Amino acid sequence: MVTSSAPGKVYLFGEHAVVYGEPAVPCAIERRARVTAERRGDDKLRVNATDLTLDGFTVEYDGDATGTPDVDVAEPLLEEGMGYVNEAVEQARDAADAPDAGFDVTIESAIPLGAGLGSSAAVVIAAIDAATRELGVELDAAEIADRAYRVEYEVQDGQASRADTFCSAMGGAVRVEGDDCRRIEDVPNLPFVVGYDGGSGDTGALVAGVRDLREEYDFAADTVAAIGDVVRRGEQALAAGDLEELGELMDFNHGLLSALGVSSRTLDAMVWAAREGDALGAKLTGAGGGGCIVALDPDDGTETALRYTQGCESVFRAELDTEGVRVEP
Ligand SMILES: Nc1ncnc2c1ncn2[C@@H]1O[C@H](COP(=O)(O)OP(=O)(O)O)[C@@H](O)[C@H]1O
Ligand SMILES: C[C@@](O)(CCOP(=O)(O)O)CC(=O)O
Ligand SMILES: [Mg+2]
Repeated sequence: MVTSSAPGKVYLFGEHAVVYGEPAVPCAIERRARVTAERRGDDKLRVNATDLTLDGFTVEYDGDATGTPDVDVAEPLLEEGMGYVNEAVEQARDAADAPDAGFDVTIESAIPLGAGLGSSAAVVIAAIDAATRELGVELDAAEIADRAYRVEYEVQDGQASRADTFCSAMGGAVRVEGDDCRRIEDVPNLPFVVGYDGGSGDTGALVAGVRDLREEYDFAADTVAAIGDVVRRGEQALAAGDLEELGELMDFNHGLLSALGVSSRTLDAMVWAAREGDALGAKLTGAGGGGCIVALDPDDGTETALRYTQGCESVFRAELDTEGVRVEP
């Protein structure tokens, strides 16, 4: 039996535009998904997720056929949840050259689902690591990231960048531009505050919306390119440790994402509350539509402002997690 964990992330800059080859800078945060894989005597896959919803679910997979879930979870959510885990296990079988390996898989995650904090990537990364180790194979983090990207690409119908999966596998702040993925060293202390509206966005649909706008309007394509410019400028500010400028650029990045139609009333309300609470800057993180915003604030003004904001369900500080995927004792 092996348990591995991998962190979620916030986007300092660049979500959505990264899908079209612009650079992005996601940062791993100290909120993890833990996945335990235990080899079975047969070729079945049994998945036990304690917090896919508040109830969780258990599903037994018999080859390709889904078994009957023993709790009441919406079908699409279940299918999607199983899709990520099933594909992750397939990757582990492939890596270990053990096509018939069966597993009992248990998922415990502290990353809210579909909220822009990369829960899908963290679950897939931890699952690939745990299942391959259980089969006696140790992959390096870069290979786990690559295999996890293929899972996200598959499950999200060909709409995924390498950003989330690479960041979760490596930890720390990373830079992703197309297939070029690297860690950013010597990052200054980044005082992240996350506001969560309790909701979620449909990553696939939001990415498709941006794609349509980009095809329809040149200025939407220009907006995506402008996000790339913000990111390149942001990288300089990051290297210089200039938090004031980072904040200003986060604000700009949010405006551009908003123009692309991926913000929402509560995300905007939280962004504005953070700014009024003296955040250095604030933006939505991830696909948008609902879920989380990330603000930069070394003091407690943003946290206080968000606590009094209608629509904001929880607020927490998120420390940069310099560690990526790891085995748990
Ligand atoms: N704890 C979990 N157990 C099982 N599946 C999970 C869990 N957390 C996330 N997932 C899968 O990841 C999906 C959410 O991924 P996504 O829409 O990309 O949002 P995000 O990555 O921003 O959280 C869920 O619908 C589910 O399929
Ligand atoms: C919108 C996008 O750039 C990020 C999605 O992040 P999340 O799954 O919402 O955490 C899509 C991608 O990069 O695959
Ligand atoms: Mg995701």
